[in-house]
Amino acid sequence: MSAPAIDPTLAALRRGDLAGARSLTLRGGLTELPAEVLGLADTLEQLDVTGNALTALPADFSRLQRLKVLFASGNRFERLPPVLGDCPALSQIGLRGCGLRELPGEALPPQLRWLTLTDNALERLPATLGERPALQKLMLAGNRLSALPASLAQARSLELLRLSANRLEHWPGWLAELPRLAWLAWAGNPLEPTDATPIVADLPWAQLQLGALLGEGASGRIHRGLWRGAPLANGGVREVAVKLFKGAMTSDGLPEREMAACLAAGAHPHLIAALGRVADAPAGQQALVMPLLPSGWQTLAGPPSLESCSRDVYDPALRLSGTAVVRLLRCTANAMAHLHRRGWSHGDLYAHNIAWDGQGGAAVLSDFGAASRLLPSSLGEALRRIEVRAWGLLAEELLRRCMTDVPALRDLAGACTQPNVGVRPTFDEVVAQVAGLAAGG
Ligand SMILES: Nc1ncnc2c1ncn2[C@@H]1O[C@H](COP(=O)(O)OP(=O)(O)OP(=O)(O)O)[C@@H](O)[C@H]1O
Repeated sequence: MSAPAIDPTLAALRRGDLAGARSLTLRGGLTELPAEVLGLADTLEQLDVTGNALTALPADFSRLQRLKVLFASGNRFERLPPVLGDCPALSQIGLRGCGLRELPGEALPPQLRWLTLTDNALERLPATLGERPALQKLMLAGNRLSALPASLAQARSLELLRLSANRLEHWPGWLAELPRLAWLAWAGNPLEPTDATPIVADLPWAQLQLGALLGEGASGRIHRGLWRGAPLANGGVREVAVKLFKGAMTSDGLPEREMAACLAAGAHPHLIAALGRVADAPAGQQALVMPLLPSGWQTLAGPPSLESCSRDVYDPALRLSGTAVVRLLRCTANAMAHLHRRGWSHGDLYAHNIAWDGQGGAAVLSDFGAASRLLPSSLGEALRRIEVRAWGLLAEELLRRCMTDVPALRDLAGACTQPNVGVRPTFDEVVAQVAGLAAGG
């Protein structure tokens, strides 16, 4: 029997070859963090120990004074190691799927900006979470939370919050007062209304001919396909995209909630929602048939990076005409107004979820992974306006890349992003204003 292979990075670390390293990735089923990691204290900024078998971190871990980013998903921590709170530069922590049951208040570092604790077993959060002024992105889907600490009302920098698949029964009123919140997901909690009815039909797998893989995201694989039996198509045959769901929880929430939103969204020229659900896909997979994007279309931007945190990353060379910017924003505002009218939030209105023609500004919005059912109450109105801020931020981003100034659009973006949630316009009002702009050229 051969001895288990030693991770070559670990071997190099032990030999002292990695002195001066700013970034370190260790794999290989580690049950303890090797002491040599702390020997990199003068330089180490990013540590990735994802997929090991760690249960704790050394008591002197905070010697890593320069550490900014810790990725430790897929380990076996039952509690977030308190020593993390003593790391002065640590701003990003990712511990998905670790079986975490406890989040001690002192474990949260002072510079905390991005915290991912998706798919753990947390029942409560500490009050200190609201005492981290830089907190911008908080991913808590797939835990057992039945309440949020009131101190989160102080999270003035918080822009993105994922709460899907928890046990929340009541909305904290302050959520509607967070001045910067723009991306919120809450599907799969008892507080979410569940009266959504699918408005598209089931179709048999036999009507589909699966083609090449078009792409893959966290929640599924997308194939090109031919749908024989499609209504209103030439001879009943239509080129489509077929999404085969993986079935696992994503950082946005549960795949069944994504499917429910896709099925209930309804047809709209600027949305990639479901045309039908496949009732009998092989191996019990869940599958949806969606409109196929025209060839040559591309996403408007890439997803956020470690540095940009909650903001998309654009191609630095991107330049847009005023007409294209107005059209892009008109398409997305129309798609959002439609979704809100149907009682859904999107939760992830980002340029990286918008596909466009690359020139004229024709665009469609996709990805229902963070969609949630809206409430028919005054809080529901506030939830709608939270999402209006995401559109306002998108407008600002596009205007920064626009070759001409569009002052009316700049004013509208300002109204959509103002800190007072209650006085932001609704999407119906945004649509009316952007329609006027388009008409005026
Ligand atoms: N309707 C479609 N028509 C053509 N290609 C598509 C379609 N939908 C998705 N794709 C392709 O598949 C890729 C993955 O799509 P998907 O929406 O699952 O992923 P994502 O948005 O990258 O991921 P995530 O689900 O992690 O947010 C896209 O980048 C695109 O290339």
